[in-house]
Parts: sequence; structure tokens; C-alpha cells
Amino acid sequence: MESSVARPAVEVRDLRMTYGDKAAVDGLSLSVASGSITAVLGPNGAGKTTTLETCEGYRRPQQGTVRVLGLDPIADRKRLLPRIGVMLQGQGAWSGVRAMEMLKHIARLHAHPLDVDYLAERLGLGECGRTPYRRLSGGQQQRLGLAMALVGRPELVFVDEPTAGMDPQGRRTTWELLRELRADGVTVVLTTHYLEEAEELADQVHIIDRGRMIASGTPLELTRGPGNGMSATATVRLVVTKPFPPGARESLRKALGEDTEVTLLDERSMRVTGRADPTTLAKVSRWCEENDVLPESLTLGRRSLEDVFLDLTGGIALTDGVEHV
Ligand SMILES: Nc1ncnc2c1ncn2[C@@H]1O[C@H](COP(=O)(O)OP(=O)(O)OP(=O)(O)O)[C@@H](O)[C@H]1O
Repeated sequence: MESSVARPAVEVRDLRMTYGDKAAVDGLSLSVASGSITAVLGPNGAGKTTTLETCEGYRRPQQGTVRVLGLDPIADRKRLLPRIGVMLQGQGAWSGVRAMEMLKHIARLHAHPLDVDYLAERLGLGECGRTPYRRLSGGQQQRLGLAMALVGRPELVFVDEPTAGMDPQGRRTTWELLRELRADGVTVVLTTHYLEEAEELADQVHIIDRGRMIASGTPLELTRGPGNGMSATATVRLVVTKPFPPGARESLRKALGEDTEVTLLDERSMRVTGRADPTTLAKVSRWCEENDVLPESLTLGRRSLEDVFLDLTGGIALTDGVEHV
């Protein structure tokens, strides 16, 4: 018998999905190791949801193949459904149904559901259990959506932007729950625009852009960069007390010299990559002095997944909607 340990939980091969003449997914291949947390990242419209929905059996592949737990999500839907949990973007529940009624209803559809009171308690749904779905706050709807995806004890969960709109406490609880699932051998596939979430949680990260895979690896592999030296792995971040004066980015780049890239992250923060080392730190400090710019913080740190993401996708900082110029 084939070993289920070696077999990927999800295998997508050369998937192509179009809407009209526009390719939303354009020859995408990816695989998800069983028992891992895998993050699928990409800018808005990159094709993440379309890919996940194809894996979930909501869309039929127009080209290519998709296997989930070794099964075809459409042909084997009946066998697959009890084994997977799905948290959709803008999770659907009937608008008038109360939160706990909805959760209990979903639990009854499964052979061995989790204890709904425990799950509601863990996800902070206790207080809004009698509230109709349409009256729940955005974060509460997210929590309910996650509870609905998990209540059936799935072997594999797809969670599309699980913590969007959640408060910091909800986000931490969700991270804890997802880690516990992994510890129990459950495979988790998530999309997120919070790159720090992917860095915290994911064993494997796939970055897609315009329907194509542009990078894959562990967070460490992706942030380590191409070289081995400090300059390849580090960035300098400068945050200042007042908006930068006009032309500041160009002026700082000149002061630092070649091989250094300066990115304006927002009106009060810049990122320096390339020759990012203590000498650069000193030069940035001197530039601040010469240009009468007061730093709020000036740090030399490891290149983050967000830095990698911005470099690869051409620069929209998704966590704050700020364009990188
Ligand atoms: N039902 C649809 N009809 C037409 N175009 C669609 C449809 N669904 C998605 N698209 C388009 O396909 C592309 C990929 O969309 P998709 O929702 O998969 O992206 P995404 O990576 O999940 O984006 P986001 O991060 O914004 O959720 C986008 O250009 C989108 O406008």
C-alpha cells in the first residue's frame, strides 16, 4: 500500500484557470507536505483564492490536475468532504442564524465533531453565541468561520486569510490553534496578507504573482537571500519623527553609494537593502544629521519575509497598503 506519509497532502500540477480571456492562474504547480503549515502568499488578484477554491472542489481545473489527500476534489467530492475543513473569504452563514446554532449545525454534519462549547470558548465566541450572524462584527464572523472549518476534526484545512479583521488577541489564538492542529498531524494551507503571520507559522511558503509561482521555500530559505554575507540577509530600517523632505530617498541613496537600494515604505520610514551593514548604519545616521532629520528608530535587522515579498512582487506593502517607490 502507498505510504500516506510520503504523499503530499495537496498536489497542484500545471493548473490554469481563466475568467473570460484573463488567466487568473497560469500554469501553477505546488505541493503541500502532509502535516505542515503551508502559506500561499501573493498580491491582490494573484490567484490564491482561485487556486484554493479549485483544491476545495468549488472550481473545476480548466487545465492541469489537482489532488487533495490523493483524491480528485470534484470526482471524489463525497469522500473528500468529511476529511477537509474550509474557511472561505467572507465565510457564508445564513444571515439570521445565531452563531452557536450555526456551529452546532455544522458539527452535526460530522461523525466525530469537536466539542462545540470548547471550540467556541477557545475562539472567544461564547459572548456572541446568541447573536445573529449578520450582527456579528467582522472579526467575530472570522472566528466563527474558523470554528466551522475545524469542528469536524479535518485532516486538512484550507484557511483563506484566517485572521483578516481579527483583533490581536484573536490573531494570537488563531495562531495557537493552527500550531496545535499541526502538532496533531493536521495539514494547514493558508493564505494571508500578513507576512509576519506567514513567517511565524509556515513551514513552507509559496509566493505567487499573476497566477504564477515566483518563489517557494521555508521562511528561512526565502529570507536568507542569494549570498551568505550580512549584506544579503540584513536590512537597515529608518523611521523618522516627521515626514521625509522631498527627494529624501534619492539623496540617501547617493549618500550610501552603489549596491544599496533605498525603498520608501511610507512617509516616515525607509528601508535600505544591499550593503546593509554597520557602516551603512553609520552613514544613514550621518545623513540624518546633515539633513536635519530626527530618527525615531534606526535598526539593522534580518531581512524579513515582507522585504522578500516586496522585492519579488514589485512592491505593494500589503499590511498597510503603502506603495514602495
Ligand atoms: N468570478 C470571477 N470572475 C471574473 N474574474 C475573477 C473571478 N474571480 C476572480 N477573478 C479574477 O481572477 C484574478 C485572481 O483572483 P483571486 O481571487 O484568485 O486572487 P487572490 O490572490 O485571492 O486575491 P486577493 O488577495 O485580493 O484575495 C483576479 O484578477 C480576479 O479579479
